[in-house]
Amino acid sequence: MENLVIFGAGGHAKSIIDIVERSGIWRIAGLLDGIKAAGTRVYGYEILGDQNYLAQDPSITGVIVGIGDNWLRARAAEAIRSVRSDCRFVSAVHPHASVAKGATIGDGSVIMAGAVVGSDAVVGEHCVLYTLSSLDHDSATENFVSLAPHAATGGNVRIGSFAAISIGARIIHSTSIGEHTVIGAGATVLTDIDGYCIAYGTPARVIRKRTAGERYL
Ligand SMILES: CC(=O)SCCNC(=O)CCNC(=O)[C@H](O)C(C)(C)COP(=O)(O)OP(=O)(O)OC[C@H]1O[C@@H](n2cnc3c(N)ncnc32)[C@H](O)[C@@H]1OP(=O)(O)O
Repeated sequence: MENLVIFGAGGHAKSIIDIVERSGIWRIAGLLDGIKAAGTRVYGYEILGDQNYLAQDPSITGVIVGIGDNWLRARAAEAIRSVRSDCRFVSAVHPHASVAKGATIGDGSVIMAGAVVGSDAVVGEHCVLYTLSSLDHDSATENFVSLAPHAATGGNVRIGSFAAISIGARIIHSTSIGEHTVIGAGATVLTDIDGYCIAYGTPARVIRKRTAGERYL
């Protein structure tokens, strides 16, 4: 079994530890974190240091970024890549997720328990499909997208990079969500939503613009 590390040591990283352990494909060598001190343990796994630790341990061949915020996840992936360009970003799919025929999951993406990826759907790189979320047939996300718990799309939906579909939001079939847009909790999206917006409500309306990297969690 090859060694991987998870970057992050919070709640999202704990969920990823659970998925990697259940999948039995990779051995978790430890965690990396830029904030919590080296030596701290989470579920018995030691924080080995920050991303610079990778330079001194060639036995680690895989990384998953365990940070929930889409923008911060991208910054961490960039920092890791600058230290070890040969390290592989690994995807993790919970054994109780469902990935249909023809669907693809990008490197570094995490698919949690009960999540459904429909037929011929495309999940980009470093995305997160949280518990019981669903990306239905022929839909596609770009990179660094998240579907929070119970978020769901109809078929043929397009979701731009860094967009966050919040908890319980619904997006009807054949619509598009622009890059860096946040669809608020419980929203029902019936029309295309532009990039760089916060939209919520039923039906969802654009409430205001947002900038790349603005906190939403
Ligand atoms: C495993 C996990 O934890 S995954 C993460 C799960 N978490 C989520 O999905 C969080 C999603 N976050 C949201 O939906 C947030 O409400 C956001 C990002 C949309 C907030 O957007 P903001 O513009 O910053 O809203 P803000 O908090 O300032 O609230 C402004 C007003 O909008 C209302 N509002 C905020 N979000 C919503 C919403 N989703 N639906 C309806 N009204 C809302 C607020 O109640 C507030 O109303 P008020 O002015 O009458 O008091």
